[in-house]
Amino acid sequence: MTNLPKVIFVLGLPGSGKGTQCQKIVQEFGCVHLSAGELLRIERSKPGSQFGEMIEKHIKEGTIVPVEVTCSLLEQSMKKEMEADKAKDTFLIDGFPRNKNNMDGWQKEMSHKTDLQFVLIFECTEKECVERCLSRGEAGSGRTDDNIESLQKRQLIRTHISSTEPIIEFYEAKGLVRKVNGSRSPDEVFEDVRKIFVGLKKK
Ligand SMILES: Nc1ncnc2c1ncn2[C@@H]1O[C@H](COP(=O)(O)OP(=O)(O)O)[C@@H](O)[C@H]1O
Ligand SMILES: O=c1ccn([C@@H]2O[C@H](COP(=O)(O)OP(=O)(O)O)[C@@H](O)[C@H]2O)c(=O)[nH]1
Ligand SMILES: [Mg+2]
Repeated sequence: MTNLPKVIFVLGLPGSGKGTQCQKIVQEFGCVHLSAGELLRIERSKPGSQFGEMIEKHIKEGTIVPVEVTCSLLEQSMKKEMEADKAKDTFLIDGFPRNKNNMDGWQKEMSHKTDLQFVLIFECTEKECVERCLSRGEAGSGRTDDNIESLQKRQLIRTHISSTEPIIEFYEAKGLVRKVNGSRSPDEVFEDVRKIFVGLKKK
């Protein structure tokens, strides 16, 4: 059972810096970055995808795609990476699980096939996150949800907190939650992230 793929969940509000920090982790620690949102955006844009329209609706509204779709995209991606290179056995799963349906689906389908290391959470104020997402849109992200209308829906902080709360509680009880203050410069945030990952590698 020691050869199961290792998984780290990376969570935080949209704009809290998950993608930015994951890139830095990849550079320094060689993990594989899998953004659930990015996998959904790719699936949505595949010609003939039976899920394309459904995914786009959820992304625009800031609601959450049913777990079966997201989980299978994550599983396929992990398989593909490991088939190509066996050494690629540590995955940063960015932006998932986002609600209880996601977590329950993962527990049922994937928890026994993977080895969860910890859950990394970026804490950042709602105001700063909204500003960052708007700048991301202005800088040409091309995302259909980096605008104020979608952000207002996505950012409903109470919704986000209430949907991620059970997840954080569940993993906190297992001692797996690692929180980092994301309201600083990317390099300052990464200094704290690095300490957490160095610990992981020493295990
Ligand atoms: N620590 C930071 N300080 C300022 N801007 C940041 C920081 N981290 C990320 N950003 C910028 O904010 C936007 C959102 O970051 P991103 O990594 O995409 O967040 P997430 O994946 O959590 O939505 C991007 O345009 C990114 O360049
Ligand atoms: O597990 C997931 C991850 C993302 N999404 C959808 O994809 C959007 C964008 O997610 P992403 O993680 O890319 O956003 P970010 O937090 O990086 O801004 C979300 O608002 C959801 O609609 C989803 O349904 N399930
Ligand atoms: Mg992201």
